[in-house]
Amino acid sequence: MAFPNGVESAQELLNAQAHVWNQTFNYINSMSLKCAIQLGIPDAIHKQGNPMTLSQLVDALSINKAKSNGLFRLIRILVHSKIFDKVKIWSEDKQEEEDAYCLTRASRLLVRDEPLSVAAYPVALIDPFFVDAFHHMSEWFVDDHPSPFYSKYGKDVWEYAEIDQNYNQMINKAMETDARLVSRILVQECKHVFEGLETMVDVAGGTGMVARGVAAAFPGLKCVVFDLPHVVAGLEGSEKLSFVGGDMFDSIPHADAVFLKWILHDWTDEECIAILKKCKEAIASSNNNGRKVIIADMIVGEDREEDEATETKLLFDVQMLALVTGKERSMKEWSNIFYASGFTKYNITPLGLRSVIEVYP
Ligand SMILES: C[S@@+](CC[C@H](N)C(=O)[O-])C[C@H]1O[C@@H](n2cnc3c(N)ncnc32)[C@H](O)[C@@H]1O
Ligand SMILES: O=c1cc(-c2ccc(O)cc2)oc2c(O)c(O)ccc12
Repeated sequence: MAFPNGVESAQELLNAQAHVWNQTFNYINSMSLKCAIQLGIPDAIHKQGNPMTLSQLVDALSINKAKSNGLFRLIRILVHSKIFDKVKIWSEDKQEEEDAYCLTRASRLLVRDEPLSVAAYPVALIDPFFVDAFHHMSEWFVDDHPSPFYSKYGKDVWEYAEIDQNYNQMINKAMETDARLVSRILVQECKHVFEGLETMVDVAGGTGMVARGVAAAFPGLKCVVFDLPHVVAGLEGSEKLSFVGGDMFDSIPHADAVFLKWILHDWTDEECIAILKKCKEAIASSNNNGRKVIIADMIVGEDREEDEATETKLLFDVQMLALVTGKERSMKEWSNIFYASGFTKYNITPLGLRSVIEVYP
């Protein structure tokens, strides 16, 4: 039997199969991450305060001792994916060096009582409910539904959140972890974006984690969190923070600035232009010279990016394809929708995988 076209040797054939296997089983990295969080491995290592041996982890996590080797194999793949680190420690009992496991910067963020913990995010996003939409991607390519999520559930993600409180809670809690972390970075690295503003509306601001952090950091700034009524229902504001329910496609509360984090990448170009035109109306009556729209989203296709950053952005883009009607955009794509919405100029501040884009009328 001849080799496939382009495959010249047995080694090339084996390498090609190995790559297919790698891409087939990549999801096990996600499942292993979820399992580690659910077992509380990051929390146990954090509580210990030192690297932990396998037997110490088995005891601390009340793992069935017959499954110790399973825990070893789980942690082995998570060391490979740089979620945990492996070091050597001296064992007084064994009078020899022994492997021990410690946290990395990534797994420090998976400790549940870490103020900036993101543990809820992977657990939610790897929930079967979310993952099931991906099993409908091929079906979606030939049907007329707006997203694979819709092909699976017959509703879009926000309509579903309105009728299923558990789901609404799960996705909002997951989003909050990112909002809290980004808020912490924004007030430190993006002071120039918010200085001089007196009022800002965080459009589709969820439960208000970003607005809370920004309002607290800028004394002269009052924030409104604007989101769908079921999202803001019952949320308590403060003297500098208030919640308003509504539909951003209908109207947006007026302010010096509109903040849009993880919003426009949820929507088509046409929907983005509609949202941005409403944002332009919302800032039109401001007499603040710095009136603008502030977007926090990804810019794909950036040069000189680390491979993992590029892969993560492209994975995020396919997540948008699976869940909503949006996409991650290149700078050209962003500028096209800015100008089509009547904005004339923009300024970019990189923020890790995302960027803060200030767009001016
Ligand atoms: C991905 S979340 C982003 C939340 C928040 N900006 C953040 O970054 O954490 C998208 C948000 O858009 C809100 N949303 C969806 N459709 C909306 C609409 N028509 N008007 C206002 N908010 C909407 C959802 O309720 C959800 O809170
Ligand atoms: O990370 C997410 C996840 C979602 C999401 C996943 C599953 C659902 O049923 C609803 C929403 O949505 C996101 C999103 O809209 C966004 O702008 C950024 C991130 C995510």
